[in-house]
Amino acid sequence: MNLDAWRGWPAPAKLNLFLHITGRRADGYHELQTVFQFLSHGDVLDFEPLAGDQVRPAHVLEDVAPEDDLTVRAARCLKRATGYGDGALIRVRKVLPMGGGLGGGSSDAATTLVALNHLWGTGLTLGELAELGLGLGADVPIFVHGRAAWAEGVGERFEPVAPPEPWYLVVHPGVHVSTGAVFGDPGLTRNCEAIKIADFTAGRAANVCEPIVCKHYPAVAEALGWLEGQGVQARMTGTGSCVFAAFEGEHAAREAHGRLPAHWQGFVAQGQNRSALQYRMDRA
Ligand SMILES: C[C@](O)(CO)[C@H](O)COP(=O)(O)OP(=O)(O)OC[C@H]1O[C@@H](n2ccc(N)nc2=O)[C@H](O)[C@@H]1O
Ligand SMILES: Nc1ncnc2c1ncn2[C@@H]1O[C@H](COP(=O)(O)OP(=O)(O)OP(=O)(O)O)[C@@H](O)[C@H]1O
Repeated sequence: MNLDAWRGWPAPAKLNLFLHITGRRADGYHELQTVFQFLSHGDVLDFEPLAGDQVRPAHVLEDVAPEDDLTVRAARCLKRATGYGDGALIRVRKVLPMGGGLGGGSSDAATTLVALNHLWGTGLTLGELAELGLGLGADVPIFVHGRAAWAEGVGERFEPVAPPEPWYLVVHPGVHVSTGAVFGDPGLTRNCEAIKIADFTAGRAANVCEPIVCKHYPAVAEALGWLEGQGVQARMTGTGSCVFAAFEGEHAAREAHGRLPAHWQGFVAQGQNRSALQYRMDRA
């Protein structure tokens, strides 16, 4: 067996280029409008075949029990759906901050579904994998499809879009934001009027979670202010805590990164309308 084929599966980060809330479903989940774009930066996953029914992580993630690990849950889900009899050892080389709004956990789950479906030869379509993924997290289907997307509902209705692919500086202000707490905040704007893709393209869109998160986490407001001070428009991704801004080019983004205050982490990455997972599948 060629084990090289089992190694080096990318699980890229995403940005929400804007985030509006248009309503609330009966089950309490919020109806969103957003644009997802991938980044040329993310986790990397390695797999090894395991005989028998075992699915085990080879990594340790802070505050995540092996049974709750989204990669383990994704692999078990695929086994259940297909009746596949063997197992896998899964190693996440973690790069993305957890709870940073970059979708790392969802991306790890999507990469596990796509990679193991290929490696195990279980033959599900991307649509079927996306449906399985929705049970693990609202953003998983977008990562499975790997195309920049205009998304609605809780993220399960989406269509491809092709925004510009600039170089971004992404800043992690050192705090973890609970997605549930942001969605539960009484001050959150939940009645945005539905907009069209053209409104987003014309700049008539924002992230409505930003004021709530900035109120509770001053570090997020400071990071947004610092980025704006570099002469660019800054925004938060998802429910935070990471903030980002597009620069003229890679060089300008790296220069700004060089000026980043030492108490914050940051990285430079390019926006991608096709994800690194898609490119990896081209070579598979
Ligand atoms: C806001 C986004 O970051 C946009 O990309 C994602 O939709 C969030 O997805 P996620 O991190 O997978 O969020 P989950 O772990 O599913 O949700 C955490 C909690 O946030 C609330 N939640 C989440 C998504 C949503 N559309 N409405 C909600 O009200 C729910 O109380 C939920 O229990
Ligand atoms: N493999 C995994 N990687 C990261 N988080 C995981 C994983 N498995 C389970 N989790 C849990 O999922 C939570 C959310 O992690 P994630 O990195 O996706 O947050 P996020 O970037 O804020 O996502 P989003 O933008 O979707 O809100 C973590 O705090 C952790 O408890």
